[in-house]
Amino acid sequence: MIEISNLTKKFASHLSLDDVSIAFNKNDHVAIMGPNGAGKTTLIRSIMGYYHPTSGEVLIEGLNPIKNRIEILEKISFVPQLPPPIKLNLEELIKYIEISAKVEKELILHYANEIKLDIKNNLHKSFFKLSGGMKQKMLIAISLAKKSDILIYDEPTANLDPEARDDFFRLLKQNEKEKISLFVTHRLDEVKDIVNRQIYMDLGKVISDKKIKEFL
Ligand SMILES: Nc1ncnc2c1ncn2[C@@H]1O[C@H](COP(=O)(O)OP(=O)(O)OP(=O)(O)O)[C@@H](O)[C@H]1O
Repeated sequence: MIEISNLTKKFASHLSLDDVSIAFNKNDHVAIMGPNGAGKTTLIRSIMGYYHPTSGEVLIEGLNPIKNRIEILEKISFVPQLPPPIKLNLEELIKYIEISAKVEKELILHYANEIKLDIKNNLHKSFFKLSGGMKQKMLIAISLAKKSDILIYDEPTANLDPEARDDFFRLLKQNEKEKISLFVTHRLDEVKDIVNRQIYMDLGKVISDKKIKEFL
């Protein structure tokens, strides 16, 4: 469970999160929406312990994500909007993930295959030289293989072609049970088949929070 209580985050005098209280439970699959600058990314980053709150707190299974950073990051799979500039080639990257996050190589290859990313022919290519869509596919394959309790995707389908988007949603649906998934998105229609709750933020506040269908 993710419990956010009276969370306020200020950057200098700018209020990015304004007294936000919200909880996410197992089997909540949530579209987080709202205009540019609404505070969506700040909320996600606060959950992952990137920011010290100005006031209020975040607890994940009772743990503070700043004090228990390593434990919390083990529980979370996160795919950012802009893939990081990783210089490792795919073979090295898979090995690194296998050792550092204890993710099974075979599972990464399985999900990459399911999302039609040709790893074999790109094993010696640097991650940062892949196309935008290929990078996103690789990060999605790792996020699914990690078998985390919490999945966070920031505009995950922005670079995917329609077939890859369908593959991603099919794999997520198979993978969602007993988990929390959060999707930062500007297009509800893109995620409507995989979410059951929609929150809308503006000016650092949660403006609306509604269940949009029964649990999947
Ligand atoms: N590290 C930072 N330093 C200073 N200001 C920041 C920082 N991160 C976010 N902000 C400010 O906080 C506000 C909320 O930003 P945030 O990135 O959370 O919005 P968002 O809802 O994710 O927007 P978008 O849809 O454009 O991604 C913005 O005004 C932004 O400029």
